[in-house]
Amino acid sequence: DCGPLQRLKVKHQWVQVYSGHGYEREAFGREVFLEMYNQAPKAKDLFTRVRGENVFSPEFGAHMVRVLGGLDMCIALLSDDTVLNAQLAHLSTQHKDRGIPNEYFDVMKVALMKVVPGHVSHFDFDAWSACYDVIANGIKH
Ligand code: HEM
Repeated sequence: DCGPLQRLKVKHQWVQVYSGHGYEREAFGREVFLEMYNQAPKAKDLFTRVRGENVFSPEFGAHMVRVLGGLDMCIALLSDDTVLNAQLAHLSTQHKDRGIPNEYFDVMKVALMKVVPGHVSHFDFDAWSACYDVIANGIKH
């Protein structure tokens, strides 16, 4: 499960993914979104406002920075349940208002579980799987 040790592990590995330069973060984000589009081509339609059809556009770059920043905050808060839950409730409202189907959070999980291992050493699959679920279940509505 996503216990204290798993939470520490995910935080530690996320730092390896996310602590690079801005361009590395965006490259990581593009990999994740392209992997989501691969699995669920219709997901692209949700991102027309931010030009999701072109993952190299500045508009989509800014979107990825917002999403990854949100994910970064959630992972950092894995060791602070009270604040984590407040953040998840906020994200939940934002996604509910935009009509994002819950299934897409499972698509994102598969994408992250495919892409993150290429950016960390000794990817802890079980810890990521369980702790991603804590985050996604808090955002699903
Ligand atoms: C752990 C998973 C996720 C996190 C942390 C997250 C985080 C965020 C954040 C921080 C924003 C920006 C909110 C704002 O400033 O207005 C956002 C917007 C959005 N998210 Fe997510 N998100 C997640 C998963 C998803 C998934 C799975 C989908 C659908 C495939 C999705 C679809 C959207 C859409 C459509 C927007 C609005 C884009 C726009 O500005 O037009 N998100 N998300």
